[in-house]
Amino acid sequence: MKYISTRGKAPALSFEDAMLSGLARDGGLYVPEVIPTLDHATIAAMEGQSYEEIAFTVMRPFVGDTFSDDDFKAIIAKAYAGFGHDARAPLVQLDQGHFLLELFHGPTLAFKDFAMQLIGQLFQTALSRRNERVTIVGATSGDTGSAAIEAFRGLDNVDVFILYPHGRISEVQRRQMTTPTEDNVHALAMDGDFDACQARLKDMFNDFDFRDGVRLAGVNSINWARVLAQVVYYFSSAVSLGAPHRKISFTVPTGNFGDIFAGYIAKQMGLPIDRLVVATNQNDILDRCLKGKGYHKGDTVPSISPSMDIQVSSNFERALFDAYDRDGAAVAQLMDELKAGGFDVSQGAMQVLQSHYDSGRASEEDTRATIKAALASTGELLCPHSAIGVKVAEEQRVTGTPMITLATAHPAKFPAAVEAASDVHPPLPPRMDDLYDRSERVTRVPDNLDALMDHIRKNIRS
Ligand SMILES: Cc1ncc(COP(=O)(O)O)c(C=O)c1O
Ligand SMILES: N[C@@H](CCOP(=O)(O)O)C(=O)O
Repeated sequence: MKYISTRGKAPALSFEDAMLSGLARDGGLYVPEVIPTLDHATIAAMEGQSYEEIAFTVMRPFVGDTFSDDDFKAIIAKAYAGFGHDARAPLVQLDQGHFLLELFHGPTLAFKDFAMQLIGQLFQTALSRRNERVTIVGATSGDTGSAAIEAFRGLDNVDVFILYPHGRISEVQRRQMTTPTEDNVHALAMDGDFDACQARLKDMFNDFDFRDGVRLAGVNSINWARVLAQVVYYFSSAVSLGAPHRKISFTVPTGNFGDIFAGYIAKQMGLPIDRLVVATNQNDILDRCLKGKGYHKGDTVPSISPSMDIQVSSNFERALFDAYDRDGAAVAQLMDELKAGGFDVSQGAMQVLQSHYDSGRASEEDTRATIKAALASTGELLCPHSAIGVKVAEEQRVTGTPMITLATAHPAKFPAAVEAASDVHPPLPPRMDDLYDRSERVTRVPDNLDALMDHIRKNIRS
């Protein structure tokens, strides 16, 4: 299995090299050269299997000979052992035909743990046998950063620096990143929004002196392994509702487009997905684009679903690559136009995108109303991101096809917003009881590439 860049100019890499490289050297994102498929019988056989067994079947074809079967099984087992639910990703029925996929039972209470816990294990195995070390730099709107710090804290051969937008994440998210005491993890509060953090991260990858000097690696969904791990729960949830013998639809609260793109990969692999619905908050660039209005940036307006306050949606590049018939030069041109404000999607590419993705948006008021209504009608307390998914799913579902909405975070990560909408204070799990008592360690940094690279160079352990 080889991985190629969405911009067509970087060398093709193995799974392990693509995983450890992060961004391709032409600025693109790695994708598999060919998407492997699973036949009907293989998918049907997943019924009744554990999450770990399904994970092995789904991910194995992408990994090639990087890990032996036994090693890969052991890595998967370790990755999910610390989850707080035996099913790992349980399904809860909201009403007839509408289900919630709870993806928040991992150590940091968001769906990011599914991939990050696995990547932590994959990195450790690969780095120790290569006898190498890396510097991970990540950009976060709150959840990727906490999941990455949790997965990599205390490791000898990894230093981690996480850029988050100062003042634009929830207090629980911030404390999850600023309270770990291990000296290999660093929370950096940057002036600006998430898009600025992600842009500086990509600038670092494109500065080859810095990149090679610190041996830069990435764990955002830039990294193909992140997307891959998220494909698994589309299979596990769909099979438990009758796939592959019937079609299932999914609605996905969307920001950086990694999670919904994982659903698209599941569909390409042979999972009978009817509709993949993108749900955005008021920062609705993806909804506008999928409705044919072009991809044009505006100001990012802070919302009660801060993890989705994103306008430059990194993985949309992967979707465009397929929509433009894998023409790397065309994608590179669009990404250049995006730097100057935006681009229009050609008619042919738009038809391809619309054949795979539907979309909708939720305002702040919609989000609050959905949190309140879902609690009253189902007893389920939703985080604001999940509420956006539920609201859009309700609008888009079709009788006869089950709809699964991804619940991407635990309500306790956003207690102020959830309490304001529902009058219920969502408690943190007991293991996090002392989160507000721990002391914080954070460095305020400017939105300045040289200053950031300087800070990272000075704080790497030798
Ligand atoms: C809680 C939560 N929901 C939804 C999203 C959107 O996911 P994606 O960026 O993969 O589209 C994010 C962050 O990305 C998130 O942290
Ligand atoms: N919402 C994310 C944004 C980064 O997304 P990623 O999937 O590319 O890591 C976050 O919580 O940081």
